[in-house]
Amino acid sequence: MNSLALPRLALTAGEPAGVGPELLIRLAATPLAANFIAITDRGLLERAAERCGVDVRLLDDDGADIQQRPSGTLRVRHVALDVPELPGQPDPRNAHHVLATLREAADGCLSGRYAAVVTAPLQKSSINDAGIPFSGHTEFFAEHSHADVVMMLASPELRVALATTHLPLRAVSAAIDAPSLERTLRIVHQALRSKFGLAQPRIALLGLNPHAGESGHIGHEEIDTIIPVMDTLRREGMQLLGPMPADTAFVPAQREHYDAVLAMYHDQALPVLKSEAFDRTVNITLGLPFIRTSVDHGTALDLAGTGKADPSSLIAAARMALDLVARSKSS
Ligand SMILES: NC(=O)c1ccc[n+]([C@@H]2O[C@H](COP(=O)([O-])OP(=O)(O)OC[C@H]3O[C@@H](n4cnc5c(N)ncnc54)[C@H](O)[C@@H]3O)[C@@H](O)[C@H]2O)c1
Ligand SMILES: N[C@H](C(=O)O)[C@H](O)COP(=O)(O)O
Repeated sequence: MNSLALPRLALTAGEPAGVGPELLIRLAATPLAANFIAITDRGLLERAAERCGVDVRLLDDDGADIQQRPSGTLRVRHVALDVPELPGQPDPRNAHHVLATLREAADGCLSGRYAAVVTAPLQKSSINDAGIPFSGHTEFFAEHSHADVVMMLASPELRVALATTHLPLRAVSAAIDAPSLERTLRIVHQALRSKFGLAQPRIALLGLNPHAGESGHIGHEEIDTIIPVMDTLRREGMQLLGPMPADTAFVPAQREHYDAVLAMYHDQALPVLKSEAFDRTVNITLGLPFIRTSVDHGTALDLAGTGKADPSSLIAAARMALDLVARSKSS
C-alpha cells in the first residue's frame, strides 16, 4: 500500500435482519478518511440504502488502493445471502452467510488485504438456532486466529475489560482461575500501553462477590484467586488496584485512580458503560493479531427496517479502528 492510500477497513454487516446493513449505509455517508469495504450481500445493502433514504454508490472491490473516497461511496466484497432478509426476523438459514463474512474479514486482515475490521451486530441466537455453536465475534476471531483475547468496551470516559465474556452466570466463578486471570491482565496491560499510549497503566480489578467478598465472609474468590494474582503481577511492577466492590468502583471519586477496570463478568460493568455512553462506546478485541472494533449495541430488531437506528457507535468504532491503524504504523 502506498503511503497516501486510505486504510482499507473491512466492514461486516452482521445479522441481515438487524440494523447492521442500515448502519453500514450511514457509515458510508460519513466523511471519514477510510476506504470502506463492506463484506456482505450487495442486494442487502441496496435495500438498506432504500429503507434509509440514502443515496449510496456501491462499487465492486477490486483490491486497488484509493487516496480519496467521495462521501456516499462504498466498496463491496459480495458474499451472497442464502435467503432474502426480513427486517426484524432473523432467519437461521443465513447463519452460514454471516460466518462466511467474518471468515473473509479475519483472513483478509491476517493476509494484509484489510488494515482492520469493524463489525456490525449479529444475532448470536440465530446462529445457534442453525445448530452452530457460537458465542460471539470475540470468541470466533480468537479461535480463528489461535489467540488469547480479552473483550474491552471503551467510551471516551471509561474503559472496561472483561475477565469472562459470554458465559452463564453459574459458570463464571469456575472460569476465573489464576492462569486465565493472569493471562487476561497481561493482555490488558500490554494493550493499554500499545493501543492507548499509557506508559504506566493503572488497572482496577472488581471483586466477584458483593463488597469484594467482605474479607471472606461473602465468598472466597477474592482471597483464593484474585488477590494472589494481583500480588504476583504487582511484584513485576504492574499498577493494580482492588479488588474493588463493583457497586462503588464507578463513583467519580474512584474513577480518577484508574485507567481501566477489569470486571469479572459481562453484566457486572457493561450496564454502567451502556447506560452512560451507549452512543459512543466501542467494543475492541485485545490480543488478536489484527485490529477489530465493533459497536456496543445489538441487532435492535425492533428498529430494523425503519432506517432510524443511530449509527454513532459504529462511527465511533470506525474512528477507533483508524486511530489504532495509525498508531500501529507509527510504532
Ligand atoms: N457486537 C455484536 O454483535 C452484539 C453486541 C451486543 C448484542 N448483540 C446481540 O444483539 C441481539 C439483541 O440484543 P439486545 O436486545 O440485548 O440489545 P440491543 O442493543 O439490540 O437492543 C437494546 C435496546 O437498545 C436499542 N438500540 C440498540 N441499538 C440501537 C441503535 N443503534 N440506535 C438506536 N437504538 C438502539 C434497541 O432498539 C433496544 O431498545 C442479541 O442476539 C445479542 O447477542 C450483538
Ligand atoms: N458483549 C458485547 C456487548 O454486550 O456489547 C456483545 O455481546 C458483542 O460481543 P462480540 O463482539 O463478541 O460479538
